[in-house]
Amino acid sequence: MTLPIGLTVAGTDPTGGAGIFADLKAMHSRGVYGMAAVTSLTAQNTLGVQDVYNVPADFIDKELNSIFSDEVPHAMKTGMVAEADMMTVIAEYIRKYNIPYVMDPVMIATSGDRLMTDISMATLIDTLLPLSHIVTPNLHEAEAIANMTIRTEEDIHRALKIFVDEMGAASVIIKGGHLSGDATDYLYDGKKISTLTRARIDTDQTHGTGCTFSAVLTAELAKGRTVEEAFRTGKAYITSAIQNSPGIGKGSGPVNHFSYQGD
Ligand SMILES: Nc1ncnc2c1ncn2[C@@H]1O[C@H](COP(=O)(O)OP(=O)(O)O)[C@@H](O)[C@H]1O
Ligand SMILES: Cc1ncc(COP(=O)(O)OP(=O)(O)O)c(N)n1
Repeated sequence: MTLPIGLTVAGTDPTGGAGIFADLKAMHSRGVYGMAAVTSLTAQNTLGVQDVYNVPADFIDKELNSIFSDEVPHAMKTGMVAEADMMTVIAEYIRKYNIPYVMDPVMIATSGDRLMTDISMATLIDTLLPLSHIVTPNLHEAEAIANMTIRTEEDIHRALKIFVDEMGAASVIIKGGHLSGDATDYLYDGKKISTLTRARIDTDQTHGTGCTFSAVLTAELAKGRTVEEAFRTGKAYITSAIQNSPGIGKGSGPVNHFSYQGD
């Protein structure tokens, strides 16, 4: 039996709500075999990030070499990549193996804690972003990367075009979790803008939503689905996952990675 394989290159969250453990659960529940290379160990929980220990870039190189020299995954994603030299290493593998790549430009956790240094953002824009099949910024990340304030729908459209037409991503999804009103996500693939809207769920149980969403996109690309198909599945999955959050921890708890039952 052949299983599609998805790889996540990201940080850990020991409570399992965000980062690679969330990614692996999401891939597993979409019927995809998950592999993981760790970029950073964090000490965090639903209340915040208590500490971070970055894996040296040359060790990340060894992790990726172990994976790719043995079995090439069908798609991959990156999450927390805190330092510029890590990005340079990861970019080499994406270029060499040319598999579909989803970049979740993780900068700040919901708790407000920084997960990337300021200096790394320029490298992210120069190295990883132009290689991405889909880049998935939330509103704050879109503002930081596109270097603009986003207040209106017109601003969102302008930011979408900066990501693809100016920075070179193949497509971008600006996530609307931090918008006011409905949770609308915007996809631009260089040709057209399409949106998916769900009513906002009134909850603080949204820890790891971005990680989980981008892991589902990666899983769908690993199966050979199109970007539009992956977007539809990702949106349906994350909406169900938030709606059915298990209420774990004392703070912003994780979503339910096993509630979505769609195809
Ligand atoms: N309260 C909510 N109700 C419905 N959907 C939400 C809610 N919060 C986030 N989402 C959805 O979850 C996904 C992740 O978005 P977002 O929270 O913006 O990302 P991040 O976790 O990176 O900040 C998006 O599809 C977004 O629309
Ligand atoms: C190790 C690690 N990676 C990423 C995040 C941020 O998670 P994300 O899904 O972007 O969203 P929130 O947790 O901010 O909703 C993290 N906390 N830890």
